Amino acid sequence: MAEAVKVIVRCRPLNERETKLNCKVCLDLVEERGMCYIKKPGSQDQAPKQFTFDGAYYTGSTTEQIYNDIAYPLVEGVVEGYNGTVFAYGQTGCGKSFSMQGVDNPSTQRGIIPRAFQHIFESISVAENTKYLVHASYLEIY
Ligand SMILES: Nc1ncnc2c1ncn2[C@@H]1O[C@H](COP(=O)(O)OP(=O)(O)OP(=O)(O)O)[C@@H](O)[C@H]1O
Repeated sequence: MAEAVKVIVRCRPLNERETKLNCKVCLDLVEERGMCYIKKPGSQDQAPKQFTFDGAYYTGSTTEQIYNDIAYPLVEGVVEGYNGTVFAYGQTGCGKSFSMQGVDNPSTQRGIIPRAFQHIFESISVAENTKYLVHASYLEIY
């Protein structure tokens, strides 16, 4: 049986400010194994700290990919009457809004929220003999 809770990590590219400051990426991901390694910049002798997740998405990943892997099966369950939650957690500027609300262009980076809405309403539009009630609320915790 699939796990009830899945935790994935997404790494965003360095932004303009970080690039100008000559910041270095201190993270390595092995996407196919959900592994994440954090290395201390400049330290050769210290082994990187290692973490394992249900999914690991590096800087080139798209929200489309993440939606299909993680959110799609969850929303399918919701349409069948199960509860589901997608929760974005991380420090300021790490990419929560980018993943959840997303951007229209490129369309591969459209967010999880608009994708879920489209998915739900498309499923409802083709469902037969079932009446759905959709209730929406929005909460951002600071
Ligand atoms: N995967 C990504 N690829 C490209 N740009 C990204 C990615 N993730 C985030 N960014 C960019 O990084 C910046 C910060 O991202 P975002 O606003 O989503 O962070 P946040 O976690 O929601 O921050 P806050 O908690 O302060 O609201 C934005 O300019 C966003 O476009």
